[in-house]
Amino acid sequence: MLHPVPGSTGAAPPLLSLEDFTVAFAQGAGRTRVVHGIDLTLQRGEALGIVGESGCGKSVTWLAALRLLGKRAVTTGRVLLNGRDLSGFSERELADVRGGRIGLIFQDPTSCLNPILRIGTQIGEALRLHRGLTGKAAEREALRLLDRVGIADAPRRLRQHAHELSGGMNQRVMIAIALAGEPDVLVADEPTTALDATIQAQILDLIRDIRRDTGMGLVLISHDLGVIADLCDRVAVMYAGRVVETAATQDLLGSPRHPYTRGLLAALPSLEGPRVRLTPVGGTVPSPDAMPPGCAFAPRCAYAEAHCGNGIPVLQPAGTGHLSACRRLDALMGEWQRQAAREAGRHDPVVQDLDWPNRDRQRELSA
Ligand SMILES: Nc1ncnc2c1ncn2[C@@H]1O[C@H](COP(=O)(O)OP(=O)(O)OP(=O)(O)O)[C@@H](O)[C@H]1O
Repeated sequence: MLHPVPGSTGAAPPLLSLEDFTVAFAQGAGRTRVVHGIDLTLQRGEALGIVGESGCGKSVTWLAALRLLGKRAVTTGRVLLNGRDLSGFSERELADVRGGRIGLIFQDPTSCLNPILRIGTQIGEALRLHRGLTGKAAEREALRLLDRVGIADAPRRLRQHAHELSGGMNQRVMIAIALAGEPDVLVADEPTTALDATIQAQILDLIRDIRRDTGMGLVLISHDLGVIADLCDRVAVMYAGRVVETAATQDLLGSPRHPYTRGLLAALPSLEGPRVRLTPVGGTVPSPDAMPPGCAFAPRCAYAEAHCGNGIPVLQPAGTGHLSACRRLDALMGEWQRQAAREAGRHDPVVQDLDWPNRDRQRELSA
């Protein structure tokens, strides 16, 4: 089922969209479905965050959409690039999409780079494939790209191999390779998870700067809502192979409408925004071959009721451009609004207008 896309103008087709997209893996004589009919849209220049715990299907969705998982992964539904269905693309056209129109970076840059080829050769190969550059022109562009991603002493680095560079530098090289094709969108799958905290921040800043300079779109896959909050315009929360909530980032952070999202938020101690009382999520994501009936999150959900086990909840409107797949959405929205109002009551405007000593006294009295 398709839903209105927040922010869509309805004019040009979205840059990238997945429609009723499913992924299953061959297992013995049968198949196990791990992604269940999701709809996602990326507008040109937009940054979309995909968040969820490990095993929710974030990576498989995008790898399968770009046909990078081989024949074991069986997909249904449609993947559209600028309105064109990728299923009609030849292998050659697909190779141009991957690394050309769509740049890709992954969690572990060192294992993504070829250990026996020099960095320069690998960037050069991307420049040749996607922009037809060779010789001196390719070398000049490779130097420019290394400089753009913040690698000093670029001429020396071009001659080195991945094992001679740090993890952070290798991720910068991966970004340079991804940029070599001048992509319309960068798909970044946990790009900072394998890096230590300072380097993580530098890589995220780099991605932000490049987007600002190029207008490139971004699909950022992460289990860390903090990382997503920092970089993305819109967020899709995935749980057990489904999108369970999607909204503009500020809206999602300020008014999460799905218990799972509220649990993810509760794991973020330092997020600024309206204070909502949140319950962190205990337990783990169910295995795709042992899904509970009904809402897959119900066994972990503090708000679940018996009827949550009947039928899979579908995404439904939960505010402007905001969708949530929770069977108790209406009741919980009411409950959370009352809770927010109680919280806000502690900041009653009348009380706020009083001078400080009196305001504190008022709070004591109303507590
Ligand atoms: N090659 C494969 N064969 C069979 N099942 C797979 C394969 N790759 C992934 N899966 C299963 O698909 C589900 C979704 O995995 P996926 O890697 O997309 O999760 P994720 O949300 O990206 O988590 P992570 O961040 O840990 O990668 C998981 O249950 C996983 O075990």
